Amino acid sequence: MTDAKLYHIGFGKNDLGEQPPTIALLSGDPERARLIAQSYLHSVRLLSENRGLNSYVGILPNGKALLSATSGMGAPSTSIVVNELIQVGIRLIIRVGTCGSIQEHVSVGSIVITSAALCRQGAANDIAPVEYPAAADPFVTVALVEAARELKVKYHLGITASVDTFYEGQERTQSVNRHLLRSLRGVTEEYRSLNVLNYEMECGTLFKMAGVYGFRAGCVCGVVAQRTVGEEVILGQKDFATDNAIKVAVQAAQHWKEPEA
Ligand SMILES: O=P(O)(O)O[C@H]1O[C@H](CO)[C@@H](O)[C@H]1O
Ligand SMILES: O=c1cc[nH]c(=O)[nH]1
Repeated sequence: MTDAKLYHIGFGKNDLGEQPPTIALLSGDPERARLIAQSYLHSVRLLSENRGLNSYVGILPNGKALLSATSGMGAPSTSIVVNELIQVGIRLIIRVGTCGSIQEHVSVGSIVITSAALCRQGAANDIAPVEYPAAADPFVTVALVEAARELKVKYHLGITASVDTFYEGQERTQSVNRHLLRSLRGVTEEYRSLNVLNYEMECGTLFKMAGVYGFRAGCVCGVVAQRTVGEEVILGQKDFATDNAIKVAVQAAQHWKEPEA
């Protein structure tokens, strides 16, 4: 474990203070990382804004330290940030994201708690074989479900497709790319038949890293697009969906107790 500042995240173990956090909430969007720190933590300190990978450390209302960090978008950036977070002593990472639903019953504004990912991500193949399971930690997943129940947030629990691209990989046809690869045409319908709930772009690699490195990981995403209806993000519901995901993740982190061995 290193005391020096890590090259990408821009802080090191020594910067984490007398009560170093072991839990991180990891957002794709640096604004979300800032919002979590400002809305839910006291004694907040900005650790770094290096490359837009904003990180904040602060204290939850029950006295537990928490890191609110940024993964950036996609698996390559996530893999770098996660590797460095583990180097500074983080042992549990909850991804707090946004996603697009591919099931009619998974509505915009609700949240998806991922039990496992269909991982179609190149970065993950540098970490483990393609067949290696991309499974969330079962205890963290239950903690997220309990938090959603307590907070009466509408949630869905199940499989997430974690892919490398927002447009082509999620079968968006209304982008500048007029030639969607044959191999991707119909993929959303196929995933729907396989009971995949949603699309996002980080958790598959996060879960494989957790398995290989030996840390716990979970994922909760607010639903901001409904792919059974259209391709666009529903901006009017984005804050509601994101706030739901954030409050569930914060509550799960706050109540987290390491299971007895
Ligand atoms: O809102 P975040 O956490 O960035 O998550 C989702 O949003 C981005 C795409 O718009 C991807 O990173 C995807 O996984
Ligand atoms: O449709 C969506 C919305 C958010 N994030 C994604 O990856 N896909």
